Amino acid sequence: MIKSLDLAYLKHFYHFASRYKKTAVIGLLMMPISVAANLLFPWLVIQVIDKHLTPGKYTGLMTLIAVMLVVLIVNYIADAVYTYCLRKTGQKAVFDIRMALFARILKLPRTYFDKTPTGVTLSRLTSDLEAIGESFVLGVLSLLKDSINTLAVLIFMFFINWQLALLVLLVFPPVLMLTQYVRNRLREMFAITRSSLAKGTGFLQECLLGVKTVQLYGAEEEVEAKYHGYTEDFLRAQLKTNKYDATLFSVISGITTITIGLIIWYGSGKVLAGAVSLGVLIAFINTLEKVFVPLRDFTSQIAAIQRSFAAFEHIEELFVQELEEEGKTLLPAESLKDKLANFDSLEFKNVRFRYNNTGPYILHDVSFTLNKGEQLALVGTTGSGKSTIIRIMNKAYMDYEGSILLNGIELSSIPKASMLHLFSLMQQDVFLFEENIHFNISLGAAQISDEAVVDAAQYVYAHDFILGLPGQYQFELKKSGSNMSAGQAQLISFARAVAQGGQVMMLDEATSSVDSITENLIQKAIARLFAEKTVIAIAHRLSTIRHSDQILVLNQGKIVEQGRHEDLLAMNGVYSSLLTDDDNIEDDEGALLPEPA
Ligand SMILES: Nc1ncnc2c1ncn2[C@@H]1O[C@H](COP(=O)(O)OP(=O)(O)OP(=O)(O)O)[C@@H](O)[C@H]1O
Repeated sequence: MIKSLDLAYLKHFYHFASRYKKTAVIGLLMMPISVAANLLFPWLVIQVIDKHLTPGKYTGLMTLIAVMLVVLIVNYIADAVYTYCLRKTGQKAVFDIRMALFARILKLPRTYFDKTPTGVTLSRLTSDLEAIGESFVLGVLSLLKDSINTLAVLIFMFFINWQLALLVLLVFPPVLMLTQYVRNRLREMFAITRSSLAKGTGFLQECLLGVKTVQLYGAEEEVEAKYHGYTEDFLRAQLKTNKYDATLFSVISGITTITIGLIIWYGSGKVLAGAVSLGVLIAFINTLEKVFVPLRDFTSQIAAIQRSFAAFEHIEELFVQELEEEGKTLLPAESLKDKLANFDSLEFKNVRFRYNNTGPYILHDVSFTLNKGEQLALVGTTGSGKSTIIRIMNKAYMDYEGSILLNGIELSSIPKASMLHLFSLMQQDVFLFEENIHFNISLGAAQISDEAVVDAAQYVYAHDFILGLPGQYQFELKKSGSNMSAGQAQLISFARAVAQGGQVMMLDEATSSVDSITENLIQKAIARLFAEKTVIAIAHRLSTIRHSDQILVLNQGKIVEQGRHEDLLAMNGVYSSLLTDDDNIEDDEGALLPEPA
């Protein structure tokens, strides 16, 4: 039986396929033509054998044979149009599902990506959708056509000889019971194969991304053993699937052959007794193929459909994932347009935050204010919550406690799209796309002109090194920017943040060390930003933060000290201990803040 969940999947698929109703209807209209041709042919066989294959009765034989030829051709054409139109509908529907799914994935909250391995999401868009395209669309098409044809042929059989038709029907119950049993087993196996495949793909993706680390630490064998585990689960489930499939196939083939034997034995007796004409018996044997071949194929069609239901289940899981801003009470964007046209202030009031409902609090009662034109620096040991503050400000995570006011409006009630223009973020982890430098700075945004791209690069002192590259701004980056040095990558990421044109620059300074020339450029660019813009910066270098209007010192998610560089030094507390750990801080403007473990 089809489960109610399966029906829900079918409904969802229908929702996408119904956009191509016209093509589907043309395909479906071919069905009665194909069925009629399928029945007409054996009837013509009877006419030829019983009425024209007797010496002296040749008149009309050639006409009949010509009609048979036409019927055959019509049958093939109808079948071809049916398959083409319905496949096209299916393929277009799968294309739309793929796009809808991708658009949805792009809007999923960070928490989804935190807990879901990339490979799992990837396999939803690839192998699961492929299973729907291949198994479901083709499986359903064949099943639909074969069922209707089988039914029509059975009726036809009853019409020409009900005793022989009854004999054929005897075979149906055991075949159906067997099919039902195997169908359930197959479904379990397909669920296992799909989930082990997704896990394996997830692991594989991670390994390939981290292959350099694996090689560097000689961890190949451990990684291989782990992958072996995932692949073995997949293989085991596949082998079981094969076993059920093959058994079913051969049992049904056996039953079919026996039935054909029975029909020949019983039917020929009837022919000899004159109760059945020879034409009817030959047509019957000829038509039996049309019942038993689909009956045998039902099982593999059902197996294909089962496979696709396991894939539907996975895809449905993605469709029901809550989107980033779903279920949140947001103010209408129109009402915020004027209030958020320019940045005035950002105020944190006793903000508490944790990444998930059961995890520990990462921020505790964090309070501070950033006004237009000010520079705020966040310092603290690694893991103290600095990046978390920036992520919350960007609405990458939304469920904070306490209050965050942007221009006096509660951040949680502001739609993300209404505030994105105010902030530009330079991320700690530089991500470069496999595109040219121009794209990597503008990210393809239409409102960022070519001049703006060059201006941004000049602003962060990246222009000169870009001019030195072959093709300059058209220079193509390799995967993850592997043909850029760490410093160049940072400069591009910096230019990207400036090009976005936000009024508040958020700077999550990278800790990776770069050559001293690039380092100087980065520092000069940061100093320029500090002098000219509203900035909130996580900085690891003394020179970057010493002129900030306000420095927040974080320790385990709490602000333990707050003030200007000189005031904090005078306190002789955590801030100065962070600094005094580093030699010559007073003399060395570029000294690194220590990063205690
Ligand atoms: N997505 C996440 N899910 C759960 N915990 C997280 C997540 N991201 C960060 N954390 C935890 O939150 C804490 C603060 O992390 P955060 O990245 O804000 O630190 P940080 O001060 O910016 O550190 P660093 O200077 O090393 O970048 C850490 O204990 C970290 O393990």
